[in-house]
Amino acid sequence: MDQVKQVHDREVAQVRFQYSEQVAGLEASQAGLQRELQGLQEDLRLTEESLRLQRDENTQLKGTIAQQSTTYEVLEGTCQALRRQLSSTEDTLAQREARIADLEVQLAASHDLTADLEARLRDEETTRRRLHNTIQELKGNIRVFCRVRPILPSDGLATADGAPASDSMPHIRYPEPNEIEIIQTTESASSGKTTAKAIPFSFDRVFPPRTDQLAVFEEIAQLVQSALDGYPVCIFAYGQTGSGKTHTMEGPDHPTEATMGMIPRAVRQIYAGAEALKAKGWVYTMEGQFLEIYNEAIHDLLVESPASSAGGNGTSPSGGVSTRKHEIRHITASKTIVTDATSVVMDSSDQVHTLLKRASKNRAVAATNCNERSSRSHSVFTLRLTGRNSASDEVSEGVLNLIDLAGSERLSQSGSTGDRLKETQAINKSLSCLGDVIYAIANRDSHVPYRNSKLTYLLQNSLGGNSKTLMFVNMSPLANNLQETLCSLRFATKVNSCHIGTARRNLK
Ligand SMILES: Nc1ncnc2c1ncn2[C@@H]1O[C@H](COP(=O)(O)OP(=O)(O)OP(=O)(O)O)[C@@H](O)[C@H]1O
Repeated sequence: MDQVKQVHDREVAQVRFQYSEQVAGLEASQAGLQRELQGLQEDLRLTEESLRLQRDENTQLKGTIAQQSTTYEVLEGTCQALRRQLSSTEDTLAQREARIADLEVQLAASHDLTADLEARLRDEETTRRRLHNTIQELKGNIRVFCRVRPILPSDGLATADGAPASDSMPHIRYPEPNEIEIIQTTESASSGKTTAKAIPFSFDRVFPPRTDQLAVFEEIAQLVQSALDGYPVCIFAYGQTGSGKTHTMEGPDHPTEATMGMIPRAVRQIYAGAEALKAKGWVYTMEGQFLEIYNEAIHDLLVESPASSAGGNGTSPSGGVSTRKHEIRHITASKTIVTDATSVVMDSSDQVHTLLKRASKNRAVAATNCNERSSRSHSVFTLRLTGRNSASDEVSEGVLNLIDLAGSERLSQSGSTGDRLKETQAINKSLSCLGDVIYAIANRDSHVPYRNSKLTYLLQNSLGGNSKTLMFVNMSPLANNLQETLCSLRFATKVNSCHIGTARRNLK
């Protein structure tokens, strides 16, 4: 029995052992399964996370797609509008091309018309120049204008209450715009009675005092035009010291628009004229020169620094004016040069003021060495005008000389001695030479004494058959200048009676 029990115990123990082994196996397998489950759960979580991200991305992509579809629709709309616009632009372009073709035809016709009009304009300019010249010739190639200066405060003729003296002087009358009468009173030695005699003079124009610079210039503007048209022109101012020659030619020291003289006005008109002629194919170059003739020697008034050029063999006590020796050379029948003289190419009309200032500065320096230099020398402002017309191949060479002559006082009246006597003799000689040259030209003498004075020799090509000449006889209104005034008026009358031949235009 015990044996059976032992057998059973052994069997139970064996079953127990087997059972515990099975349990251990099962527990190990359960732990394995547990780990596998955890791994699977982690995979599941990761997969779910990835799925969520994919869903988000999907949602975003759907949004982007929706947005892009909207953009696409907008762009499609724009594109359609642009296509319509393109098509309409193409229509417009086609219309414009047709219009351009039409305009090109019209332009070609206009070119022909313009060329035709330009040719007519050139012909008309030639005709205008010819007619202008005919008018000038009818007026006479030598003209004389008489200008009476107003009474100045410095004349000391103010009335008792201090008011300026009236310009109407009893010994001067102006019966007509071209006449002037000087009333000369003489006292009979026997009876003591005074008799008044009117001495009449007539000129091309008489300008009473207070005639302004513009009114005077208007009378000479046509001659200035002639210089632009290719003629040599000389405008002189003749008269005794203080009669208004420099005022007429240059104007006062500080000129205004109203008071500037003939030189700046002439230059301004020439610039305006040259500008207008551009439309007719003319292109002008202008060169200015300003010389002084003092005691029969030529001085350059435009020299930059007189001191630096004073190396020449000086011929006069010229102070600030260059002492270089200048010679006159006639290169052709229409061209005269003065050796070593400053020539300024003038490219603006304002430049003339600088030139006049430079000249007056040079003269002023000289005047400290030689009293009243400007009264005792001739100044010659020369403007050479060269015009070229490329369309018609014409070249025109005009010269405008504006000459402020030395004071014309007579030797007997001036009471000069020494250097002053020498100056007065030189002035008288050159002024009478000027008269002689004008008479000889008028008389058609075979010999014209140009060489007798530096002034006439310098102006040889600008005086004579080929030229136009105007003389201002400037006079003082004062009674105590009466004798000088009569002399000036008589000289001017002789000049006025001259008829200089037909002007020939310098055209190449
Ligand atoms: N028409 C005028 N209107 C106003 N002032 C004038 C006129 N003419 C001359 N004068 C004045 O008279 C004075 C003398 O004139 P100006 O110097 O021009 O004489 P001039 O004949 O050139 O003398 P000179 O021979 O000494 O050079 C100057 O003060 C000038 O301003």
